Amino acid sequence: MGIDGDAPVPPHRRFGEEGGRLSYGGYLRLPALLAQQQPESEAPDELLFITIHQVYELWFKLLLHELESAREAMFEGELWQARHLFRRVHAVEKVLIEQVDVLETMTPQDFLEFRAKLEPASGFQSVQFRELEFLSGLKDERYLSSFRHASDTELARLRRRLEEPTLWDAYLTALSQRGLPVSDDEIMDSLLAVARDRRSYDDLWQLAEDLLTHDEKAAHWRMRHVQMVERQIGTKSGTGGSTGAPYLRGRTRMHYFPLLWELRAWL
Ligand code: HEM
Ligand SMILES: N[C@@H](CC(=O)c1ccccc1NC=O)C(=O)O
Repeated sequence: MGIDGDAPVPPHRRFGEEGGRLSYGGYLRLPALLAQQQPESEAPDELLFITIHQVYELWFKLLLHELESAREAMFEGELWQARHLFRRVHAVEKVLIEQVDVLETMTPQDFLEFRAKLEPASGFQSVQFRELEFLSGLKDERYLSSFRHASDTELARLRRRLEEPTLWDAYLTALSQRGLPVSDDEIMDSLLAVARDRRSYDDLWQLAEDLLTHDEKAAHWRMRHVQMVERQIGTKSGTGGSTGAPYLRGRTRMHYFPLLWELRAWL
């Protein structure tokens, strides 16, 4: 019988199971996905800790995918497509920031029940996080040494990100396709020309604003993260071997696109 009590629906017409090939859990690989939460302790909050990090990594994967496409669109001069993708990127980044609230429901006492088991693991070792930074323009090859634990495939991915063009490189290409010079000496004048003549360059201006929002949201996440860290471990050093909050505070001053911030002073 169909769910509404009518005549049974032929198997090949059942929504979501056309031809009987797909099911919800099969399509989404849920048995494999839901088998990946394996706490190292009996502490009740470790499931939350693992879940939240796994969710972050899934979103990081999507962000890398969308940002690669946005970079491609900028290289091809399809600025409307890049802007469309940045809207999605920003929406995901908003979720990443707000998700900190969920982990902050854990008390420091409850975290301490399993923290020692985590050492020397740390978010410091997130390959995808560092890939996002490299792709966005914050390339720092010194971080490669913190990935000694990483697989050859992961290391190759990071090295590739260090070599390949950044979002900023793609934006510069979009500027030069419109006849604007992009050498180190001329770039600020070109950015100012875009800002001052929106009738001619509004698409380039809006795209620069999208890049700036991406930068701002990343900085916002770093702020939320370090506040959460101070709340959880105070002045203790990190499981990854850094000074902890002081190291992370230093990172909150980083910018992906420093010239877009500097531009404000010249307007
Ligand atoms: C109880 C919650 C958390 C604490 C106490 C914490 C603590 C820390 C500390 C101390 C560091 C510095 C590296 C070290 O020495 O360990 C760090 C780095 C990092 N954490 Fe967390 N973290 C927490 C949650 C998270 C979450 C949910 C994520 C999401 C993926 C995350 C991602 C990162 C990343 C990407 C870094 C490297 C940052 C950089 O190098 O700029 N952390 N964390
Ligand atoms: N670095 C954290 C531990 C931690 O938060 C963590 C440990 C393993 C995997 C991911 C983590 N998340 C962020 O650093 C600490 O020092 O307490």
